[in-house]
This record gives sequence, C-alpha cells and structure tokens, in this order.
Amino acid sequence: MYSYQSLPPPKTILSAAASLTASALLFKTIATTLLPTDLTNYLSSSFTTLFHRLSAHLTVVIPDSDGLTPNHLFQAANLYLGTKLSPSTHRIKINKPENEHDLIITVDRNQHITDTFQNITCKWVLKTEQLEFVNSNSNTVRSEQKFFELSFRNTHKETVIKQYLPHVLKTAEHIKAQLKAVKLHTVDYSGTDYWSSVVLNHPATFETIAMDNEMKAWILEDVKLFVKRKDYYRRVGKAWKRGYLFYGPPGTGKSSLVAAMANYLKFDVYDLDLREVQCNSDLRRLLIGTKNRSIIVIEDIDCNVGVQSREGENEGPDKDDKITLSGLLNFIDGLWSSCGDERIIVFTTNHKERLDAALLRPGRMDVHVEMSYCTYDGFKILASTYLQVKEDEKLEHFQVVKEALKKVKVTPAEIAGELMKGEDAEIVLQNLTRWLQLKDES
Ligand SMILES: Nc1ncnc2c1ncn2[C@@H]1O[C@H](COP(=O)(O)OP(=O)(O)OP(=O)(O)O)[C@@H](O)[C@H]1O
Repeated sequence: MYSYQSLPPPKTILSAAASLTASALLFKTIATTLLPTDLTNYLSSSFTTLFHRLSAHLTVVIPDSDGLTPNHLFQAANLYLGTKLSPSTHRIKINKPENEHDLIITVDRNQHITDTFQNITCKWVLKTEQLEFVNSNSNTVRSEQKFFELSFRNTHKETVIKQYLPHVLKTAEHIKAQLKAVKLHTVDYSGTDYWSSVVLNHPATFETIAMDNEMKAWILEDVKLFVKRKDYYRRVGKAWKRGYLFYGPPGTGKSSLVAAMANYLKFDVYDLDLREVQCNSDLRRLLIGTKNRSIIVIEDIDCNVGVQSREGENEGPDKDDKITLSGLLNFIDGLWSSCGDERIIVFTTNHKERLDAALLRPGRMDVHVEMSYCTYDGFKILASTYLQVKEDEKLEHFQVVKEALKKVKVTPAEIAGELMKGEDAEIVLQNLTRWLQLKDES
C-alpha cells in the first residue's frame, strides 16, 4: 500500500490516468474498427453474462410492447410506480385523459424508484432505447422502445416473479379503477347504430339512496361479494354475472340505484332501450359489444312489447326479424351469457305483474328488489342529503312526517322535489308537512 508520503506527485497521477483512458479508448476504437460486428456483440454479451454471473443481483427487463401488442405488465408498473415516488424523484409525468376525472402520475425516464416488498428491495428504472428498422418501402424508420429495469437480489427471484409482480398488476388494476370515470353508453340510433358514450355524472351513491336501510345494506353486501367471487364462479362453472330486477312505481329510485351501484363499483353503464332494437341478432351484436365490469340496464322491461311474453313468438314468417323474450333469455342464461366477465344485468319495471313468468323464475334474475314509496328511513336520508338536517335537530317536524308517511303514499322523487323548494330547513319542513297533510285529506 502507498503511504501518503510515498504517493507519486499529482501531476504524475493525472498523466497516468490520462494515458490509461486514452489506451482504453484506443482499444475500443481498434476493437470496433477491426473486429467484425458479430464478434464485438458476442464479446459484449459474454462480458454482460459474466458480469451478471458474478453479480448477486438479477435484472428483469419489462419492455412496453412485444412489437405488436402492448405489454400489460409495463403499463401496470408505470401506474404502480407513480404511487411510489420519493423526495429523491426529480422528474415525473402527468397526464389527464379527456374522459377521466383525475390526473395520472407516472415516473419519467432514468428516474430510480426503490420499492420494498416483504423486506425485498426492488429497484426500478425506466429507460428508453432507439430502434431502427427498415419498413416495406425500404425506408429506415426510427422508433423508441421504453422498458423498465427491475433489479433485486438473485435469491428473491421466486418471490419477485410469483408474488411481487402479481402484486404490481393487482395494485395497478385498483389504481386504474379509482382513476376511471364511470361512463354511460347508449346506442346512437341516428348514426352508427352502435354504442356511444359520455361520462356518467349521476351523483347517486348508496348513502344518498332513500330506501329501507336493511335492504340497502343487503344490496351493497351482495355487489361486494359478487365482484370478489371470480374464482367461485369459475369453480362452480357459472358465468360471472348477476341479474337484478328493480321494480316499483315511477320515482322510487330504480335508476338512481343503478347509478349508485355503477359509482360504487366504477362499472360503466350500458343503457339499452329494447324498443329501438330491431331483432335478436341486433340484440346479440349490442350485448357482445359491451365491456367487462359493466352494468347492462334494460329499463321498463314491461314496455318492451316483444319481450313481455313468449306466447306466439315462434309464429309467423318474420319470427327471426324481431326481438323476442327467448332471445333475451338466451343472452341472460344461454351460451351468450358466458361472453364476458363481471357483468351485472339490471331490468327495471313499474309493473312486475306484467312480466312473463319465464323472466321471474327463480335463478333467472338473481335478486328482486322492491323500490317502494317513501318510508320514514328514506325520508331521514333525503332530509340529510337535501337539507343537511338530522332527526334530533327538527324532531317535531320529523315526527309529523313520520306519522304522515304511514298514511300517504308518496315517492322519494316527490319528497325530494318538495325538499328542493328552499334553503331554510325550517320553512321547507313546515311546507312539506302541510303538503303531506293536503295529500292525506285528498
Ligand atoms: N330512493 C330514492 N333515493 C334518493 N333519491 C330518489 C329516490 N327515488 C327518486 N329519487 C329522486 O328522484 C329522481 C327520479 O328518480 P329515479 O329516476 O331514480 O326513479 P325511477 O324509479 O327510476 O323512476 P322511473 O320508473 O320513472 O324510471 C332521482 O333523480 C332522485 O333525485
């Protein structure tokens, strides 16, 4: 070892370093100039392999695509790492897709992100590489390939591949669902005869729906269980779908409940008006065009003449040119029902008694929900939503409303209409009790 005194003078060290660098550069130039490209590549890859054998770390490369199709894992990592930024991250990217609510944050290239999973340190970096290829017109085309490098200790290979990467995928799905704006799809009958979509801005939530508290809690648990049961449906050999029939008078919240479910699950809604659908094959085309994780709603099913009853549907020369109840049931229950996953189908009707028994048979629509006239429980929810008052704050008025609702049949929509007439809770409640009294007397 050199002692401080025995070190050569700095000038000598600098000149030695300069000559070493020059030699290395010279060697590289000679190698690139004199050796064939294949041999240079072989030497380079052998050095890389040797380096990795000696290194205790493994690096996994995750490219953005395989050349043709996007790499789902790359996209998931991109979203996932956006939630793992640290104070040492200096550059991020922010994106706001037109149809989404929130900003999407991702890391920029060459930013190093460290994540810990089961005490394993996982180091990520996003890199880019310029690719050159000759296209069919013999032009040289340049493109950029992005890829993540994920490094960790070689001994954790099993855990990283079997547990950490699935964890990244799952978390990214969750982030995507949070970011996603729920969309409402309707058929554009004046144009393409196909689905067109807008963002569903319906504010209904399970908190704002006025209905029997127990029933509401039960429905919420039911949808929660449904989305968790992918493996269950596979195991029992059933398509992963659930059918709900919401019935009750107009203005009792059937559509609002659909919106509340969609907002809760972040599922898109496909609103299908069967009166506009010409025949069974059109129905199939539209239903197949719906995406997974969606709610297909067929409102006022009793008003859709063709599907009210199966009587006579096989008669006449034009039986294939119309929409029939059998066609619809075939989609709900038959082979078509297994096209797609995580589907909820909701039928709504104001007249359950008019529906064909085939539609009501046990097992067909899994859950029947009666949406009834406003109950006292429902009123308390509406008062809290519209006036922000609770029972104990206006006990006297609440007691009058409670007694009135036992005698008068009014819908939540009617009560909501009365509650919207002013801002002063005292005056609004006085007017509401008077209005209920008049209804009772009439
Ligand atoms: N149960 C409810 N809870 C909260 N708000 C409700 C409820 N029912 C009705 N409303 C209010 O009334 C409006 C109309 O209700 P909605 O369209 O959901 O009723 P519907 O039962 O689907 O009616 P229709 O049978 O005519 O389609 C809603 O936008 C909402 O403001």
